[in-house]
Amino acid sequence: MVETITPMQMRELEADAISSGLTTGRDLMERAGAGVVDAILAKWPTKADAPRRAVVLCGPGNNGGDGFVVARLLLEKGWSVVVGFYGDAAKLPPDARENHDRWAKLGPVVPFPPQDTYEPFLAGFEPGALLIDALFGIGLTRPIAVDLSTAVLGLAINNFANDWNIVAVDVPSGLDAETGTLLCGPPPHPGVATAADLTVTFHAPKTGHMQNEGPAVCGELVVADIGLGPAA
Ligand SMILES: NC(=O)C1=CN([C@@H]2O[C@H](COP(=O)(O)OP(=O)(O)OC[C@H]3O[C@@H](n4cnc5c(N)ncnc54)[C@H](OP(=O)(O)O)[C@@H]3O)[C@@H](O)[C@H]2O)[C@H](O)CC1
Ligand SMILES: [K+]
Repeated sequence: MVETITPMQMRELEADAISSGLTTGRDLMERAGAGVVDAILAKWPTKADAPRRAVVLCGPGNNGGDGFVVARLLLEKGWSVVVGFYGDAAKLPPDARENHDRWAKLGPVVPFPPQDTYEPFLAGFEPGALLIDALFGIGLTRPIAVDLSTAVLGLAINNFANDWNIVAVDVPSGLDAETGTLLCGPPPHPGVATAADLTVTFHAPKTGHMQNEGPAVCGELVVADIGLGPAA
């Protein structure tokens, strides 16, 4: 059984690997994005055969950065991809900013929650499309704003009928990656923004994936190797 690690331990592992020159934040992010795409194609082989459509929701930090990598890699595989961005490009951390800018040269970055219509996220989307949650990862520190989680749920519910699959990058947004509790605001805060079919985390499961609400909201948990050495 692979050991779980805390988000803090993960950050220490990443910082040590970067400071020792073993890798860079940029490479870790690229490998994280590639690990998410590999896990998607392994879980749904039919999506590998026929490129599909994906809505990637990117947040204001490095979890969002992973999402921009996923968007680019899926586009390179022939997928039709739109990014919904909850954040300010000027305030993104460097690696995430670099991947935001790389994506913005290839495809749309639409503000999320949508200003007036969901149309940019729904146009031409068919059953089996993917909703990829790269809003928040281990950096979630407080309840998700109600307007954001309501918009995510609105998008997801709006398309459950269309048999969309939901993929969480690192952590389903709203789940505390250490405790496995939902960082919920006061009612009617819907809690976790997305309950995933698949969660792809990096290097090792986090404590929050495996306890309290974690198992229920993560769906299938896949651990991707991002080059930090042997898993814990
Ligand atoms: N080298 C690396 O660190 C790698 C990280 N990976 C991925 O990065 C995330 C962790 O990234 P981080 O930027 O630390 O945090 P998040 O992206 O999870 O959170 C984004 C920022 O959001 C802010 N925040 C927190 N809670 C909320 C909230 N409820 N509403 C709005 N905004 C919120 C917070 O900033 P504040 O200053 O506002 O607190 C966060 O900074 C990790 O999960 C991985 O996906 C790579 O995979 C590997 C390399
Ligand atoms: K996420």
